Amino acid sequence: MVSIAIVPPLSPRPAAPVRAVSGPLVVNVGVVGPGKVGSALLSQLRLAAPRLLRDCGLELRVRGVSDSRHMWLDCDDEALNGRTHGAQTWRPAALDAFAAHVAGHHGEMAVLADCSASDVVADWYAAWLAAGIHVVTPNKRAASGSLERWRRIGAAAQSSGAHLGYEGTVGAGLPVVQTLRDLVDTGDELAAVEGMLSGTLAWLFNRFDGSVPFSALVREAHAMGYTEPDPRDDLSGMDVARKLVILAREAGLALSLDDVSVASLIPPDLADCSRDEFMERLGEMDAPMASRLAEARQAGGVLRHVARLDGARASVGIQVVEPGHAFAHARLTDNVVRFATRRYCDNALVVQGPGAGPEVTAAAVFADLLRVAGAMGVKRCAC
Ligand SMILES: NC(=O)c1ccc[n+]([C@@H]2O[C@H](COP(=O)([O-])OP(=O)(O)OC[C@H]3O[C@@H](n4cnc5c(N)ncnc54)[C@H](O)[C@@H]3O)[C@@H](O)[C@H]2O)c1
Ligand SMILES: N[C@@H](CCO)C(=O)O
Repeated sequence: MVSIAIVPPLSPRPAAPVRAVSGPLVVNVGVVGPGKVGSALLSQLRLAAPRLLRDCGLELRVRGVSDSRHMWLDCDDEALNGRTHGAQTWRPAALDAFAAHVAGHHGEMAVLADCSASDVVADWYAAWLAAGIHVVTPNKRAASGSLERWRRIGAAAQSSGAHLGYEGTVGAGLPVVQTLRDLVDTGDELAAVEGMLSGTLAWLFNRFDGSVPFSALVREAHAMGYTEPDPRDDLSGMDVARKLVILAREAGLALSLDDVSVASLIPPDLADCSRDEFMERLGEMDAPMASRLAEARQAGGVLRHVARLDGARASVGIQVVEPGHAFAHARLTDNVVRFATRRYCDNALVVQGPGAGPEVTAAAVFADLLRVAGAMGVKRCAC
């Protein structure tokens, strides 16, 4: 086994300064969670690195990858991507040592990309940001978790000047968070949000016509990387509730998950078992879902999973929409997010497109990383 020097602990320091005029801007990157999104991100980083160095003077250096048990530090990508468990260079995971390793290059930027769905990782954001390490993530836990932790994270970023990017938390690669932020920052006011915020549920209800059992479709969505690590997060509506909380907070509302009325699709018997047991017993959802489909057809409509935020009232659940409704015409994993604001009052501003999948989500994380680099002085225009 290759020995790796023990890295010093994190200490508070300001985010790396804007680069000097000569030489590339070096960004040291650590990827936490080399699952579907994390692996896609590693591939995208590897592919884009030569062009970014050549055209933008940005040098991306992947310094390490950590899952919940192992971390790989400064080895080549084949080993880093987590698929090579026989790699010589792994050591037991420790996120403090991991962050210190990625950030341990004086005067250079460090960015941690959290591609887990873990609260344990989100608990580290405030310390990382306070230490001047930028964080980019599609993990919804921080932005939709306890308000106390969220405020601590914001204060840490404020104090050091480090950035937190979380565009991928809502709508995967779609510009949803940034669109809302731009509206609010330019003086608009959010009146309501209505939409389909789950790629998985959109895909399931687009496909569910009774010819294939609902459980088989859930397994397919899981295999394609659309679902959360535990598909119950999608089917319970909690993943969508998290997205609604993120949007509400972006608009200045101190909303929490407890404030969202969530109608779950999970039979009570399956709510608390292990994920593996749930996947084995998925067939128990088939009969209740077939009944819902029959009811929707009898009413002359189609099933869609809809989220609403109106003032501080937030709700998430399945509903029957008329065949002519815009939500009935969304395709595949399409998310639809309709922002009604003071400016967009006669006709809502709509963001629509694929809302799940490792590639598009990884691209949102990557774009957040590039925005951080842009804020630090990298030229990103095409002129
Ligand atoms: N898949 C999508 O379409 C999509 C879209 C938008 C957002 N997201 C978000 O992206 C994240 C990743 O999704 P995924 O589909 O890649 O899931 P995944 O299950 O494939 O990967 C999760 C990874 O996180 C790692 N992990 C778990 N706990 C950890 C810990 N404590 N420390 C370090 N690593 C840990 C796991 O080992 C795994 O490698 C989730 O937060 C999800 O909500 C996913
Ligand atoms: N599982 C989520 C991923 C995107 O957050 C969805 O299907 O929408």
